[in-house]
Amino acid sequence: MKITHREIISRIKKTDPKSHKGTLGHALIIGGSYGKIGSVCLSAKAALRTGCGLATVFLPECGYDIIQSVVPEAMAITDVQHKCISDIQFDFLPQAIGIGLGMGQDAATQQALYAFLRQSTQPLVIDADALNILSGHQEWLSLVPKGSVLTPHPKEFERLIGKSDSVAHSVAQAKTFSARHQVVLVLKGAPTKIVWQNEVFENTTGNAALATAGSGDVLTGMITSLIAQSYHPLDAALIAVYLHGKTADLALPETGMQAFIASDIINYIGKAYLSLSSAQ
Ligand SMILES: NC(=O)C1=CN([C@@H]2O[C@H](COP(=O)(O)OP(=O)(O)OC[C@H]3O[C@@H](n4cnc5c(N)ncnc54)[C@H](OP(=O)(O)O)[C@@H]3O)[C@@H](O)[C@H]2O)[C@@H](O)CC1
Ligand SMILES: Nc1ncnc2c1ncn2[C@@H]1O[C@H](COP(=O)(O)OP(=O)(O)O)[C@@H](O)[C@H]1O
Ligand SMILES: [Mg+2]
Repeated sequence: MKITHREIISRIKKTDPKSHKGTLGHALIIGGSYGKIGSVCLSAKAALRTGCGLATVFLPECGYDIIQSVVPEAMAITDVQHKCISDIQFDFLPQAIGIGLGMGQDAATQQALYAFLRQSTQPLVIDADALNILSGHQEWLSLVPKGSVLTPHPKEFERLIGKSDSVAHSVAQAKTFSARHQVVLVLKGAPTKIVWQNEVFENTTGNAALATAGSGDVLTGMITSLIAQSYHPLDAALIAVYLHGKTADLALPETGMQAFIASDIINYIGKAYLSLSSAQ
């Protein structure tokens, strides 16, 4: 099924005029490592622009000043380690958690992910290095909470599932994986496909302007934000992928293809939302 304007309109919820930041969901983004703090900055900002009430980032200590100055709207909790995540601890209950971006694969980070998964019960959004670590420890996949959203790009998908001979083969592999682990797979690409058990959804927005560093980190923040706002993980994935692509379609005549960067996706999320209420 195609992910169309009409399909997204039917899944989107109106914001209650009486809502406040405490009722719109608290998103937690876990990731970052020395030299890759930008990933979580982009993701947290994207989460807030997608509408959750609160966002917190858990990151290594070296990222504290950076996130506080780049995204002052987000709160920050730091790991005991300076350069990488080694022990994931927080003392509040987020409505959604995105994990893995810019996180690296240090041995301590791998153990921290294992300990985190062992005590996780709510659906997660799992991206980048969290996917890469799971690829190397397939036995940990049973710890991934049901209903989680996994967002591999083609290389991450290959690491997780193995090589496929064709697009049809990789979709078949994704269906089997989704059914076995009860997870939503967002197969990022051009176009992005979303697989939930036996269903396959194909996005209709986006263009090559999205082929830029941090584009996926932004998407992870958007999906996490929508789950925090009580969307079903499948709906969160469909809406986020559609809006993410729409930002690039709307921006193209204004920014041009080459100059478009991941921060522009964030800057156009508002216009992408507004385009949902205009007739198309
Ligand atoms: N500012 C920051 O802090 C940023 C931090 N980031 C963080 O960096 C970490 C590493 O993430 P990463 O994705 O760059 O590395 P990696 O998993 O080795 O994949 C690269 C290889 O995959 C392939 N490939 C990718 N897309 C493809 C496609 N559409 N279609 C086909 N192939 C595709 C392609 O392989 P090739 O074709 O070259 O064989 C490419 O060389 C991670 O933690 C991430 O969150 C980044 O988000 C950037 C901004
Ligand atoms: N040519 C393209 N057309 C449409 N979307 C694209 C294209 N290239 C990349 N994208 C999108 O950009 C994002 C890239 O994600 P990812 O590779 O994880 O980036 P990063 O890790 O740098 O944040 C995905 O959502 C993907 O679908
Ligand atoms: Mg990525």
